[in-house]
Amino acid sequence: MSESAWEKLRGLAKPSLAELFAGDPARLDTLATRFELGEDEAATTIRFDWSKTHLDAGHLAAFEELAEAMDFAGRRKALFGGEIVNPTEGRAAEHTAQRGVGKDESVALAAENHHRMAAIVEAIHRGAMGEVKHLIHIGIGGSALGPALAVDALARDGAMVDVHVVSNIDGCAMEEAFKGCDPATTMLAVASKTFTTIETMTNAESAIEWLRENGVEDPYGRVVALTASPEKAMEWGVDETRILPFSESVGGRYSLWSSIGFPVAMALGWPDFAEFLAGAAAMDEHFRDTDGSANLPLRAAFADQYYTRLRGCQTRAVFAYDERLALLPDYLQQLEMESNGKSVKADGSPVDGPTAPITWGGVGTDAQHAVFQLLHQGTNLVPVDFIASIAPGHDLSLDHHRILLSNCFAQGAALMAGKDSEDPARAYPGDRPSATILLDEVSPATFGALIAFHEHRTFANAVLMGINPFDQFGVELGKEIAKQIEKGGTKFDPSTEALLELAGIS
Ligand SMILES: O=P(O)(O)OC[C@H]1O[C@H](O)[C@H](O)[C@@H](O)[C@@H]1O
Repeated sequence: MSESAWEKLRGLAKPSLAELFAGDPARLDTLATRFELGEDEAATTIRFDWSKTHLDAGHLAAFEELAEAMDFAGRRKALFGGEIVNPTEGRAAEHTAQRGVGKDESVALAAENHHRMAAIVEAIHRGAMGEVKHLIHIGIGGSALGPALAVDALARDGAMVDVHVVSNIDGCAMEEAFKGCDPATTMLAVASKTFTTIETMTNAESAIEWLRENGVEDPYGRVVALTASPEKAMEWGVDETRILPFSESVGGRYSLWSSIGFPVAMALGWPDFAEFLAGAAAMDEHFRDTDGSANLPLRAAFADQYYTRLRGCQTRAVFAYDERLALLPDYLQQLEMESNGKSVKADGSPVDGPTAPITWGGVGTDAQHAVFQLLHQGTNLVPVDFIASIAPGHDLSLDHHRILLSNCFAQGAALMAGKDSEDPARAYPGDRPSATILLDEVSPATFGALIAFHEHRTFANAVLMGINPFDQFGVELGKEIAKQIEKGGTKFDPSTEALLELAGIS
């Protein structure tokens, strides 16, 4: 049945963006939607403008058929119902329950964990662990990218503690954090869902050592553990009272909402963290309750599928025209590529076409002066997302923000319009797609909704392709081989052997 929807999709005409706008005066109304965070007139909004993509009424209808053929409504119900949606690991994926939307028992458990987390955050703010000026958050992958992004996005001004996120096993990363912290007023957050990840545990040991060497008598007493494996954190030496657990059914790259968000709550204070959760919950409800292409994450997934499967695009780019969201492309890389970079469907059979494109991007306007040449004139068609905020994040002259936003909107217009020239080197083909997400402001609530939008977009893409977005076995083999190298005694290929010898490891 999905094959016939794809056949229909492949058979549809592909008008240019200019033709699409000329042929449909209501295009903007259909494809640029105001998402409201709250009920009243003054509610904060996010505009999701997908009008500069090649979606038209025919494609939307055919993609809706595909969604039906792939049982999108059933898969979505299973997600929110806390059913097993990750069959290879036999798990549910209950990140939405962290925001209060999901199966009753899971929502209640998440609320209980949050209650405890809030109490601990507030107690530390009040001095329960002595003076805390610095927080070194140690984690990697899903236990680091979200906290780093959220702290950078929301806590640039007036952070209640100075947060350093350290992920890399390269000691240079940890040393950099030590340089910025006074050991006497530093606490550690060790963040690991499994509490076994080699990078995190090695970094945590080094941080404990650093505290000890610098006169902190009980360094383990300066640690808060954020984990779904509390018994492992206890074995490692963290007192039960300072372990903030979360449920096994929250995936690593979906865990920012759980206790993994501890440094965000420490930097912002609990009320703002609660707003962040509420913003995400508003997007959850929209995603859960809206049918068809009015559903914003689903609509975005339709466009994603259009470009990957019907136009052969191998990458998609995200440019944040906001310095505060500079880490968003890194975060989305894990979310999208670790979730949907698969070659088999949920039932183990081979996929029917390309899966996740490579997500890449950067920050505007910097990227304009570095990589936009390829977007405008290169041979790759790259769908682009622009993300910006109407309110600036600084107190400098408004010229800065006017120029920033003018550039952002100019790039979308230029990609679409193109420009003729007698000189081929100076011609722009145009008809290049982009979507624009325009926030009223970067606030905890809009930021929460923005991240939840991307989580659901990723899920919707997975459903349309029939794959399981919640496992990540592809990261295991390299880890296993690294362990074998550490252990010694295994013979590898000649190239690897030579590298090991040169580095003095074998
Ligand atoms: O939180 P942890 O258990 O330490 O895992 C950290 C990360 O490592 C793994 O390799 C996975 O690929 C990631 O999805 C995960 O977020």
